[in-house]
Amino acid sequence: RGIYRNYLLVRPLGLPILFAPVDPYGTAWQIICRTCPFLKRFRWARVIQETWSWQVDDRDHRALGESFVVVSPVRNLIYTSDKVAINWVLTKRREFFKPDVYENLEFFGRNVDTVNGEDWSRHRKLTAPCFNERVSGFVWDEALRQARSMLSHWLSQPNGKISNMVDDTRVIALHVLTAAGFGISHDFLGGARNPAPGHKLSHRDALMTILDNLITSIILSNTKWLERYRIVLPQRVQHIFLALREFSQYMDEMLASERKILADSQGASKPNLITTLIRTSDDAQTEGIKSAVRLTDDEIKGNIFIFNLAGHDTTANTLAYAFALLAVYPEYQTWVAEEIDEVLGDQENPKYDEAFPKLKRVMAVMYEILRLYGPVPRQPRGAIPGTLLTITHPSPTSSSPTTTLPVPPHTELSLCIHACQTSPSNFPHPSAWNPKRWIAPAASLAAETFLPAPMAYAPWSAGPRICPGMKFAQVEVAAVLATVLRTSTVVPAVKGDVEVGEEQARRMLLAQIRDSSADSGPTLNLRRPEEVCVRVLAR
Ligand code: HEM
Repeated sequence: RGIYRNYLLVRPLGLPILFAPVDPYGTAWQIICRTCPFLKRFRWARVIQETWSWQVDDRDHRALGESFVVVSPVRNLIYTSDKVAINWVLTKRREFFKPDVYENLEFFGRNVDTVNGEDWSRHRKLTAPCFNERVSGFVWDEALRQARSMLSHWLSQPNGKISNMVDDTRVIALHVLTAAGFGISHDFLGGARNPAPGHKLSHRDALMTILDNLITSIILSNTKWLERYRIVLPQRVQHIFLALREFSQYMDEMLASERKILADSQGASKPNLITTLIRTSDDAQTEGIKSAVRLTDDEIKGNIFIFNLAGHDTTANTLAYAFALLAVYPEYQTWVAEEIDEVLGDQENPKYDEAFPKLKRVMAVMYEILRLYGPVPRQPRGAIPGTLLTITHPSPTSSSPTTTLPVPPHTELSLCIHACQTSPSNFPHPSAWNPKRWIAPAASLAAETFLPAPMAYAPWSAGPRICPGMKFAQVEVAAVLATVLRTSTVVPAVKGDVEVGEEQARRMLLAQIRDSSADSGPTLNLRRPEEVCVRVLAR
């Protein structure tokens, strides 16, 4: 369209403007930013690049304003870290919708994360029962079981040194998802790591290959014809094609097996995400309800995949950050262990409804991780041209602290959740990792209260499209942390045979945590997970 014509569209908004010579969502920029790291010095480049903007917290917003516009040759983007604007947008799902870029996640079928309008209402309604309290109970039990096995495996390591901690948290997240979500229970040390009969790859390897190569997987799933020439393709590409095929086959098998169990037990089987999806959809079909209120098999597969995608790395990374950060900050580890001792005592198998609500300090650890290391630092949104957007911006003609602007054509939004969560106007001493900020102290541990999350806190998003897996993830993280910290402590360590002093190990671990990246997939990750090392000691 041209940068000047785009500029004319947003000039009347009166917001600060930055010019970017490239489309922030274009392939060219994705290549340029990876090959030219020096561009980070330029504000326009920092603002449009996910990892660079995460690294500077809200500093560019402090310099330019909470809301500003980036004008590029292809589109305009309003970047906002303003809590009023973010909440305004997230509560209006029809006017501010998920942009086309989400369609890339439809390679196994349309799903609740990617669709808009009436389609979204249908998907959300039919997937909502997958996240009820019964499922939370299964999540808790399975997470305890997995965490106990992981811990005994950790404690059996020479010197308690865990050099594949991130891998292990990914296994836990996958096993909890397959058990509570899909009714398939695995042992921590085997299970989804081994290929099932008739498969070349294990469920875990197929999923990990797709998640670790998400962008290539998206490209390949749009160019399936290429697979016919796989003999001449590079090994890596062949492997990704194999993973896509294998994962699809795993989902077909899960569907077939759940349908059989449902038929044999006449609907009396243990509910899980898949049975719930099948049951609600098949019930609607047998009752002759038109397709508008049920999901097709492709849509069921699309949703199963999105649960894997949205529910796996998010939770696994939160657990990995938790162990690493608690090792770096032993004072908070002692603080949280005090609560675990009081709530769990010597119970190895505490009950979900008795223990989970009392683990307030554990929840504070999780909330504070997601404030600084939330997996989704920014959320993109499209807007119907002319839609009104309310932002905190004093208008020259009124005394109100907010102003309402019509969104111009060819203009999208980027909701800068991380910048909002690291702004000193929303959180005192925002760059300090301090879980205590979430707890109101009291005379006794039991009387402590968890402070309500302020409007500026939205790691699970907000409004009607808030993450449906929020409770699922909270329950899982609480069960795993409580199990490990009840009997053990986690301290910083260095990979291999190298031994360094405690302070140096701590500094190195903190540097690895800070070296996080949002470039390779949809979520913020530790950039070098293989380097992250902790020691687990029985206490
Ligand atoms: C720490 C854990 C998690 C975090 C921080 C998180 C965060 C988020 C965020 C920010 C969104 C909104 C994305 C957007 O609109 O662009 C989202 C959506 C979603 N999440 Fe999560 N998530 C977590 C765990 C889970 C789990 C465990 C599941 C499922 C098992 C899950 C399933 C979903 C789904 C299906 C959506 C799309 C909802 C819709 O658009 O209506 N998430 N999540």
